[in-house]
Amino acid sequence: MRGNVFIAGLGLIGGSLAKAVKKAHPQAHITGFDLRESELGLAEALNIIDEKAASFEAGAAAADLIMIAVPVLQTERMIEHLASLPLKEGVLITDTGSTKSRIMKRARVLEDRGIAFIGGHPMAGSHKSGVAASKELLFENAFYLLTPGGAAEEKHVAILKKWLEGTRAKILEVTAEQHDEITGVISHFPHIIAASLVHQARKFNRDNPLIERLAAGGFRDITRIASSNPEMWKDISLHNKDILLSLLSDWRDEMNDVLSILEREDEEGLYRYFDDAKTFRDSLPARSQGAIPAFYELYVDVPDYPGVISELTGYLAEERISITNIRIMETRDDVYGILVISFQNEKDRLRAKNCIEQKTTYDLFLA
Ligand SMILES: NC(=O)C1=CN([C@@H]2O[C@H](COP(=O)(O)OP(=O)(O)OC[C@H]3O[C@@H](n4cnc5c(N)ncnc54)[C@H](O)[C@@H]3O)[C@@H](O)[C@H]2O)C=CC1
Ligand SMILES: O=C(O)C(=O)Cc1ccc(O)cc1
Repeated sequence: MRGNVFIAGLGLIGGSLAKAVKKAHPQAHITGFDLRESELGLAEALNIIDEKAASFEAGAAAADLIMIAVPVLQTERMIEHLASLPLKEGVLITDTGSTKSRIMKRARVLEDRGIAFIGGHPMAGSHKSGVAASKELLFENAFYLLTPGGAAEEKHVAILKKWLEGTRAKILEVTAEQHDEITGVISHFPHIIAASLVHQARKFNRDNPLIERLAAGGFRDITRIASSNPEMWKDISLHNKDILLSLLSDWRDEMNDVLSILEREDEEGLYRYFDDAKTFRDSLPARSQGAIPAFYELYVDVPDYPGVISELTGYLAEERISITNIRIMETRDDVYGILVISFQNEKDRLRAKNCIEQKTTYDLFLA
């Protein structure tokens, strides 16, 4: 498609969207704006955008499509501001915020002017932020939820879906309320719990510093999302406050149940608690992208000799397989260690497995 696309907020999500839009629509002209001159300059230097907007107002005025990709409290302010600006006839506005109810309420000021606003949430990302971490295929196979506002007709949704084709995401329409409840349960609440687990470990670590060393493996994995951007999660939590308060209250009841099962040494109850959780978790789709990205990890049982990591990464480099992370599980003190290599997607993980199987005799297993 042709047209002027204006992206306000050139961080991880704005930058990734710019890349995906450009890939599918090379004729589009992408203008960018960010409060931080450093991000804007980097986006231009890396050719992620075609041009820096002279100002937010100028970028908005010339746009056929406006994509807001800033933290959710800022998104509300930006929507208010847009409603007071002269905009092109037929302009389409969308956002990428992780919450939807408050944003859709705020967007009524646009509807009042007959401007089509479609809430959007690409449900993939990372704990990293900033344009340097942006990726063209960040949203590949992820769900991309849309919440069309009152002035958005079917034709507007169809146009937005076309603009978003390069994301290769699975686009679904939901109501803002459905959205906030679902993401509250599977994304926002887990961020609070991950942070609370880390706080607990930190507290105990003061008296028992061995915790820090032993927490390297599984604990680090299940609390990975506690390394997310605190500013962004502060805003998301405030926006989805009601749902989160209700989930916290349910959780408190559930923890009281666990406390009582354990106090009573109720073997049957404890078994059921873990087994029910295992059954539901095992039934979840393993490798489609959810709100919290899956790990595409390969475990390699390697002998502990100098150079073993460069040997393996060398084989992968020869086959041009990119890795996103590499670490040694430090839980074993014997001569063997487990090398954990992470990949961007399942295809790369399987290619790596074949490659290492062909070139070595090391035992491999998938997580
Ligand atoms: N990080 C993630 O994994 C995901 C984030 N989101 C949502 O996408 C939005 C953007 O998040 P990220 O790209 O991760 O954040 P980020 O921190 O990487 O980028 C946000 C950018 O917005 C800029 N900004 C902030 N206020 C601004 C304003 N008033 N005017 C212009 N620029 C402004 C910042 O300077 C920054 O460069 C947020 O609403 C977030 O909830 C949605 C899906 C995933
Ligand atoms: O890996 C992480 O930190 C995530 O949980 C990614 C993420 C962050 C925010 C969203 O609205 C959706 C996905």
